[in-house]
Amino acid sequence: MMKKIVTLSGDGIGPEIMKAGLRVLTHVADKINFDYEIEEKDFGGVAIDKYGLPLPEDTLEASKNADAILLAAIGAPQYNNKEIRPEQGLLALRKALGLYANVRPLKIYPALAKLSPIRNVKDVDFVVIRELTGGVYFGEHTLEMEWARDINNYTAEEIRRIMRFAFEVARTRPRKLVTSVDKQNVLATSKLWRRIANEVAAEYPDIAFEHQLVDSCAMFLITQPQKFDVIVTENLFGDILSDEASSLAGTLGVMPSSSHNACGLALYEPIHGSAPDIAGQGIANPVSMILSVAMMLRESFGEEVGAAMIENAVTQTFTDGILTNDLGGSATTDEMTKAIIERL
Ligand SMILES: NC(=O)c1ccc[n+]([C@@H]2O[C@H](COP(=O)([O-])OP(=O)(O)OC[C@H]3O[C@@H](n4cnc5c(N)ncnc54)[C@H](O)[C@@H]3O)[C@@H](O)[C@H]2O)c1
Ligand SMILES: CC(C)[C@H](C(=O)O)[C@@H](O)C(=O)O
Ligand SMILES: [Mg+2]
Repeated sequence: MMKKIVTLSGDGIGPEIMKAGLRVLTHVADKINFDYEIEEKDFGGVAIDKYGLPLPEDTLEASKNADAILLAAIGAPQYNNKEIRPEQGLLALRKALGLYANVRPLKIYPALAKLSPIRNVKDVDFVVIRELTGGVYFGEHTLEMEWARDINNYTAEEIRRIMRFAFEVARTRPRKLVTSVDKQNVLATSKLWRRIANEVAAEYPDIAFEHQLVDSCAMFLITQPQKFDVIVTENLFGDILSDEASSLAGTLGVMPSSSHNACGLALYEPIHGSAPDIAGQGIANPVSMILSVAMMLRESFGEEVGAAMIENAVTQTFTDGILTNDLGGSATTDEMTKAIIERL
């Protein structure tokens, strides 16, 4: 049956990498007989310019009715000090669709290992499960001239469902270890987080479980990254730790993600932003978007063969030494995309 995929290209390098992702999807779909239609919608800065708001009603409606959503990136410097910003649209979309579980896998490509600023990346393979619709992102924000306040809220139920999601992911992985990351030595939300984490861990006796404070976790990600299998953490910590983890891979430009709600709808996006510093030059690394397409095929459509085809082609392209600028190479976005398509 025809699947409807809503695409949100957004700002900066967004349209450049979305184009790359969709080119790959066209080729893979042909090979695996995957039938789909694309509906592109305005989102982020481009939507602010057209309609005065980053998440127009029409974009939200189409996203709600989609079988899956592909998002490239939003954000641009001209909105930085404005009351209405592209990022508000991203948070509103995640909240409106209930996309509470954000999956950010880290894979080290052998051909990239020597390019990582971190020396010790052999056998690193973990996934960050980031709670995406709660925490300080969605608490009350108050900004006055001489003081400001951001409220961090978590309910037991919000913690329980992301914990269960993480334990279910751990069950699919060979090492079966969950590391729950918090700041329990200071924050009330983390004290609740830890209590609920312990309760959920008791439901999964087949999964090894440990706690880690977020500050030492940030250190171990660099010094002993092999230690981790499934990291589960709150919204803000997950944002920071997953960007940190990308340094192990060598670049943010290879980091895809999926975000799931409780009803089977998911959104797929790179973890990085709109990269204004390189936008418009045709040199962005498209791999984060292309791997997000692979995650979509697997997680929303059960198309394991198509997903693996893309992942193997990316690995082979790196092995053949074809690299974009962020990895010290000279391939353009188009050249990298073409090279991946040739290896499908
Ligand atoms: N989900 C999203 O859409 C998302 C995520 C993060 C940041 N943002 C927004 O993006 C804007 C820029 O933020 P930032 O500069 O802090 O972070 P960024 O992730 O956009 O860029 C950080 C650095 O990584 C590089 N980079 C990122 N993606 C790359 C790619 N595919 N290929 C090559 N290099 C890449 C950039 O050139 C830059 O040097 C901000 O407005 C921010 O709010 C959006
Ligand atoms: C753009 C920003 C609001 C967003 C976040 O903090 O969630 C981004 O950094 C991400 O990781 O998707
Ligand atoms: Mg981020």
